[in-house]
Amino acid sequence: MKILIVEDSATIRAGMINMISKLGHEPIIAHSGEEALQMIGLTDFDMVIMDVDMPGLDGFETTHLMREALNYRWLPIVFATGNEGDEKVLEGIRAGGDDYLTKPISPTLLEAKLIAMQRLVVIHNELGELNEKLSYLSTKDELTGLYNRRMFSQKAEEVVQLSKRFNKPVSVMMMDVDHFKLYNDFYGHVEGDQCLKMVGNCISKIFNRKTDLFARYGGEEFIVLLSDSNRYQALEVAEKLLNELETQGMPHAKSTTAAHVTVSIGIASLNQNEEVKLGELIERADKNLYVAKTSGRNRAIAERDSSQKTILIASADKQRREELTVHLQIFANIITAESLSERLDINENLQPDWVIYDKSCATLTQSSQEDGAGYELYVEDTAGELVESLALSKTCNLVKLTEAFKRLFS
Ligand SMILES: Nc1nc2c(ncn2[C@@H]2O[C@H](COP(=O)(O)OP(=O)(O)OP(=O)(O)O)[C@@H](O)[C@H]2O)c(=O)[nH]1
Repeated sequence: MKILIVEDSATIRAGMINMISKLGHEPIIAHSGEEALQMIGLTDFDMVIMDVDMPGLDGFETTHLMREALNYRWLPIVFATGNEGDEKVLEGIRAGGDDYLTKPISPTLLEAKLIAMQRLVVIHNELGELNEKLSYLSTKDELTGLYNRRMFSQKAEEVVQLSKRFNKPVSVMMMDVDHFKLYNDFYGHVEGDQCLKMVGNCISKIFNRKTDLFARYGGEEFIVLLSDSNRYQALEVAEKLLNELETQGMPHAKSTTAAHVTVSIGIASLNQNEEVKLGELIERADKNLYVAKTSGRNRAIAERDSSQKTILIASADKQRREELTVHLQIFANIITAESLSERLDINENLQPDWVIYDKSCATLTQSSQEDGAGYELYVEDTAGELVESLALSKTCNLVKLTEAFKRLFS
């Protein structure tokens, strides 16, 4: 151990240096309490033997100040006292000392105290390392090495507050691995974990600004907070992540979305001068994640333009959904559903202004027809009232539908 001897008497100092060196330790010298305090942070030592009676700061005052200066770092301080009685010993321990030696110091007793103190130092250091590890583990997700949800929430709250104060935009992204249950079922849980790691790595790679904050939010869900980024900037970087996952090309044989592992992303942005709490922003991002999931997955959806109406297109026919989407997206925000149950689910959660559906997504009470020559489309409003019923030819003459929507929008 490196042992700091704080002692004003040259004779006692010389004796202690001699004894400590013989016991295999390294003595370091301070001639006064003031000098000892100045050495903190500049000179490394593991233990202190402190004289009590010194001119200037005495041993008790020095110990008190030393403990303050060392802050959370603990090291043993042993007083070297004259034979001044038990009261003095108690005063020393109260001042922050751990033990005492009586002058003249016996070499055997000194050796015993050094062994005991060294033992304490070892235990203390081990505890310190364990604490460090624990505090690391309490902030990180073990599997991906990203922050965990708790740490994210703590840090994100600060970022959102700062963004509000400096009137900067900030965006939250919620993302979720597509068809991950199927992935786990097909490849197994261990491979599932590898898949989550890969997604975590892509996130770390793409969101590489110092101010980007990201975490595993739970299960197969990840979250990102982008400082100083509006919905357009967030969408741009989200696209980069989707491309990166495509480049990685981790196979997902059971996905009906793509041949590789994909994610869906929902984005919500705090715009300048907007008074929104982090929790609300996350909720909004989550809603958009739901939209991303229900409108085809492997995509990023930012907050819809609230000045635009929303249309839900429900059909089991992929080509029909796509045709209608292309045709109607100039009028409105588009969401799609592939089945009746999905249609009803979205209806309840997102309440679109209109729902366009065909036979495959009609409720039992509605009669509908579909033959080789064409099909019937129905349009319902938010209240579930049928507002249009259109027979369209199979070759998809959508002019009728466009006209119908022009009427509805006017
Ligand atoms: N391997 C692994 N699987 C996990 C972990 N956490 C959650 N999961 C699994 O992730 C799956 C999530 O499934 P769902 O919520 O049904 O969603 P999904 O299959 O991804 O479907 P969509 O989100 O609709 O595309 C469940 O099967 C969970 O058991 C994990 O740490 N490791």
